[in-house]
Amino acid sequence: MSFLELQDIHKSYKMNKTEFPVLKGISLKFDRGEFVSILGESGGGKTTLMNIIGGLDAQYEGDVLLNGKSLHNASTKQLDSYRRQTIGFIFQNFNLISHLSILDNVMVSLQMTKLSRKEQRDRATALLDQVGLKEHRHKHPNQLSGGQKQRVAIARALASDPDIIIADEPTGALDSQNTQEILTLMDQIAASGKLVICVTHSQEVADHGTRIVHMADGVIDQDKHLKDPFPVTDHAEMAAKHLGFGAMVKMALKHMRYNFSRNLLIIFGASIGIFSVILMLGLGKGVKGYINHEIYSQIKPTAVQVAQKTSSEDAKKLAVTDSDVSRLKQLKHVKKVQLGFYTQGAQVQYAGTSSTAQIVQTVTDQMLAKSIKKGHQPATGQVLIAKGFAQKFNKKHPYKLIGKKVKVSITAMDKNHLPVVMTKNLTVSGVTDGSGGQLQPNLQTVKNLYHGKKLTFRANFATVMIDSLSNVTSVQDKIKGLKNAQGKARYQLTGAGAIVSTLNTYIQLAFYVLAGIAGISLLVSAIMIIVVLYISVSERTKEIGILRALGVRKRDVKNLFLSEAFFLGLFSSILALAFTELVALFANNLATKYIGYTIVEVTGNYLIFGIVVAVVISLLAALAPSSRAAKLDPIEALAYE
Ligand SMILES: Nc1ncnc2c1ncn2[C@@H]1O[C@H](COP(=O)(O)OP(=O)(O)OP(=O)(O)O)[C@@H](O)[C@H]1O
Repeated sequence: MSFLELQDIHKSYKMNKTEFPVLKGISLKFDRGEFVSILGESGGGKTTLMNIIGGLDAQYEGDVLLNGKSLHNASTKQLDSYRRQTIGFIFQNFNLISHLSILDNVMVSLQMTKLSRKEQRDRATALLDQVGLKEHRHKHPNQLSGGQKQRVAIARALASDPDIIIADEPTGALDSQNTQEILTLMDQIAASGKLVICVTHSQEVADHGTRIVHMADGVIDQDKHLKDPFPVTDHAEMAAKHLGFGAMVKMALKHMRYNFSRNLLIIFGASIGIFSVILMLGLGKGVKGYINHEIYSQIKPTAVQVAQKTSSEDAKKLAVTDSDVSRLKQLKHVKKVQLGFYTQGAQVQYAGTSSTAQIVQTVTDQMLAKSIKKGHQPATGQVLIAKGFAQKFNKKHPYKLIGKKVKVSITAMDKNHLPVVMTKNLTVSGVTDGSGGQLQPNLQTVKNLYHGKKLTFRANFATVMIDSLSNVTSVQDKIKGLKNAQGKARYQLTGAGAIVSTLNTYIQLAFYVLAGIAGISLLVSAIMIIVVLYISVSERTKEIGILRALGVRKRDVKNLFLSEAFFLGLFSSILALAFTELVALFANNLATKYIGYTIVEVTGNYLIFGIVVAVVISLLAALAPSSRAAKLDPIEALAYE
């Protein structure tokens, strides 16, 4: 049984439904130790035959038997492993991978063997030594002469110790001196017991081998044995595997480094999109925090003011009663409920001056101690007065009003809806910043005013104290959710606290919109990555062909591009994070100086979000180009100019 046997191979190319037969029944037998030259006219089908023998082309009729085993029905995967293990290719135009060093070019084949990393390096170095290029191993292909490049290709073809070396015009691009050197090397390969099949136009090359096969018009018209084949010694096959994940990632990184300046620009461009999104989120959080801080520095954040939900002005309908208090008290996380009274327009007279206080509101626990600028909380018969209002009576020294009696008149309605003016002299107990209204008596003082005129006093709001800040929103929601007998909302939230959540929603919304706009630049980044990867696939079509010829699987080619996209995303996000931190530092320094608050709040979550978004977008962008790369036909890719 021959080592390699071709049985009646037919192959046609279809062009516009017309078939062009190229191989018209080729039957040949080859053995190891042979150095076979295939001669024939140009366009006679030699390369076509080599592609079939090399497992690059599976579209033919007839069969190829390796050690008696048919290749014809082999799957793509089996053909990949056949090329990896059994075939070594040497091409006329060398087909080295330009962004890899000489050593790494040889290593690509070795990375698909089960040798350890050190054994791979040692073998690659030894092979480069064998072809006389050990000293040049760290150079890139474009730093070598043609002859040197072909010697690298020979070292690479030998790397995985394949049994068959297919050389397609290996000396076609070389001068006579280099041709001689390459022929000597190929002689040595055949002498080591391998089968060397060499397509050539040169009689000089053909005469060098052990056998000449001549093709004409798609058939073999001459098969001449010049010498005996070299003796074959059995050797253990080098165990093969597919390209490891680590090796592929390294290859991706090497390519990125080779095109450093271009990749740096892409990374920079993509990082701007990610940076804007993270910054907008951080700014949103910061501004929200700042506004809340400002509001809550005026009022207690855990206190919520509740009033009846009605548009009526009728004191009866507005009344908040003991039953409301007990209803509110029953809610979880409510610590205390305090009744309060609020009215507009009280007349205040002092030392011959009269002025109207717009807002009169009883003091509650919601009031912050710091709101009282001078003086103390009002006891019954006393009142707190806002500084601005106090200035109406004593412009220069508003605090001098403390301890003085002011005449306060509040108008209420009696049973018949007729106005009744209630007047009382109240002692000013202190001066406030005005956050709770112009005039603030305690509840009992107001009750006494009503009782003095035999009117019924009705509280018109309640202050609900909540146990902790984290429960405020849920309690607010529960209060808003309480229904009356008609199934309508019973209460509404009033006071500054009520607008906080609405305000927060608006701020949040505004920054989501801004982050959305920033997202558009992220989209532009993604499109840029898609374009770059498409260009990269086109640029590297030949490299893909080379990798596939070396036995790299489709999946690995796809992963190679995906890895590059992953790194583009990762590096972009890292750069974006650095930008964000820098801008945040700068903005916060300024903000702290002017408003005493850090305005950009970039949390760890936003940073993680930035990285994840960048990587996911890059990977999504890479899906189509990398699939295109994986689907490329290896023969077409190799022929790509
Ligand atoms: N993909 C293809 N589609 C259509 N025709 C093709 C294709 N590849 C090769 N051919 C044709 O098949 C014939 C054989 O081509 P092949 O490259 O095998 O010849 P060759 O003997 O290697 O030629 P040369 O010595 O010039 O390299 C040619 O006529 C070529 O035009």
